[in-house]
Amino acid sequence: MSVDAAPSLRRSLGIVGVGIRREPRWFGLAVAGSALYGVMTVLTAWAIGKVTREQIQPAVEAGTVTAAQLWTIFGWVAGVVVVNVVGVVIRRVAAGYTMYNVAAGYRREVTRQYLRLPLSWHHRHPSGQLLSNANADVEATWNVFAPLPMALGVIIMLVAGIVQMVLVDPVMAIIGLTVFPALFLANMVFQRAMSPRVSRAQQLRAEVSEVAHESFEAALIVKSMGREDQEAARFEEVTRRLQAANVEVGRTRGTFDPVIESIPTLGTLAVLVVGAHQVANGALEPAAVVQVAYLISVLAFPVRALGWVLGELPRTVVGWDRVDAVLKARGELTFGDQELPRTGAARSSLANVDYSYDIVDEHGVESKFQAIHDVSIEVPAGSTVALVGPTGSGKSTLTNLTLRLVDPDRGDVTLDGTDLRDVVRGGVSSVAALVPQQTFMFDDTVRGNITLGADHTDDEVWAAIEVAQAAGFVSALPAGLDTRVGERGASLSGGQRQRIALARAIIRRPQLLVLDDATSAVDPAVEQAILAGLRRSSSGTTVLVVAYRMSTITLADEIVYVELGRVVDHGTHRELQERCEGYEHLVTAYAREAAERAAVIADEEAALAADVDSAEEGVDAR
Ligand SMILES: Nc1ncnc2c1ncn2[C@@H]1O[C@H](COP(=O)(O)OP(=O)(O)OP(=O)(O)O)[C@@H](O)[C@H]1O
Repeated sequence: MSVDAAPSLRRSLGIVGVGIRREPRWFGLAVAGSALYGVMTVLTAWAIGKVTREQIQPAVEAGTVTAAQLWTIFGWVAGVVVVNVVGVVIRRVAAGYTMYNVAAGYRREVTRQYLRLPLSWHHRHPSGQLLSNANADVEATWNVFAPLPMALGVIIMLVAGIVQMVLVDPVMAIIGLTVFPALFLANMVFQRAMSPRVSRAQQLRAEVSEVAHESFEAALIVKSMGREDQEAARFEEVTRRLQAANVEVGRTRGTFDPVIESIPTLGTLAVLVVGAHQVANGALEPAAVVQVAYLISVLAFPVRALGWVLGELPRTVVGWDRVDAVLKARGELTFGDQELPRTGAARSSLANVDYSYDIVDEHGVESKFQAIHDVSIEVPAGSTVALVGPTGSGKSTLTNLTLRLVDPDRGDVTLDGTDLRDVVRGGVSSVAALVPQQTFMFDDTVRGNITLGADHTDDEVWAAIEVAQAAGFVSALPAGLDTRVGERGASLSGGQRQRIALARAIIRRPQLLVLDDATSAVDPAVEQAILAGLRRSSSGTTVLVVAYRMSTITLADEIVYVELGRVVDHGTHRELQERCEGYEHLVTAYAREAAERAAVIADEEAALAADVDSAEEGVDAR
């Protein structure tokens, strides 16, 4: 939707109708409370007229007032005010329930939808936008429920008020009948003027939250690259646009407010002028003038609730469009009804698979980038297969396809012969586990991060930790398994996080374990121990590992070498070394890098030993 287009009233009311259908009872109660308030407000004017006529006027004429008269006045006024207050309380509480219940429901739906949508959808949507959808946009959509019940009550109040004015004095009623439509008209013009401005501000508010989120996420890069000023300037630019949009909203409101507020005051003045004239002529009693003047002044404020609703509607539409785009997002994975066998290592296979990413350029033009071309890979049950290839060759994409995090455009991906598209929801993740390149830690204990809330004994947790070569550092943590790891595992090193992530996968006893560069931050000796431990402990597991190190590669039964999204060759390390030039180049580079790293470590150890020797000599000399 264009930010400047004023959404139609009918469309906005349609969205409000969706919300009402979600919480009809609370909404009905809120409107009932509001109607009670409306009727009682009108009755307050009637009571004031009655009291003026029957108590105040006689008292003024007699020049004295009795206690009984005072109590009568108090009784009438207090009675209607108390009922009025009850109406206000009912309306406010029920409107709150309506608004928050509907918003909470949509928040849950949006986040559930995020989890349902495939990785391919998430690739195209920045997390700042997702945060804004689940939070600010949902709120913007349903904020209209705060003034809406009052606005509906106002309509009842207006009808009752005008009837009462006609009954009191038709001439006075004409003034009332001029004031309220004038107020309504002014509000309509106000809403027209506000609509595009409020829409724009809401759109920009979401943009600010997206930019802010991205800046905070990239804090480390921004600081380490000295880009604080540029990042601050980017944020300033979008906040300035929001500021300008908000000022524009304020300016419009500032222009209309005095006009709108002056209408009932002018109406009251007109009633007093005409009324005083009528009273002087003996055509009307003072009580009638008081009653109508009071009615106009007391009704003028609630009538503005209609304006608030009209003012909220543009935000409702903008918020709804953004939320609805998530809820209607296509690409949701469909599931079949096949169960996967739960015994022993799984056989994984990709047959003639193509996969393309959707790309959106800076002008919003969409295109496809084919990352995988006609790939077939067999991973026999119980084997360890290494995926090797230069950076960007499609290894991670292949692991995503193997676990059905995305579906292929063409070809089949199977586990134990079952096409993954035919497997029940949750079926693949119950037999297969992925340890991705970037490990994610929840702000929870070590135990919580490994079990992810599943029922596992401490012995099982420790067994998984042992295989992941994490027992040493976990037992050294202050509270062992109960140590909290901080947001995103901030209190752990990269290698420690990777080992916890490995233990998280191992404890599930997966029949297929996919490691996507999952040991890059642990040193090669530990990595070797982890992989050897996996092989020892898990004869029931097939391992597909994206490998960047000689130590990992040589542990594999078979190696699949990929380049530019195509399988170039597969076989044992020795076979590929002999016949595949690209593979030979790559592993030579890996081996050289490993040798250089080993030389650096040896140098450091030698320097350390020399330091220790000279320190000892120094001690001996003394
Ligand atoms: N979300 C995405 N949107 C568009 N293109 C993508 C996306 N993710 C990956 N690609 C592209 O697909 C190709 C394969 O990427 P992939 O991450 O699978 O490679 P990789 O071999 O795992 O790389 P690396 O070794 O660097 O992790 C690359 O050219 C990459 O630019």
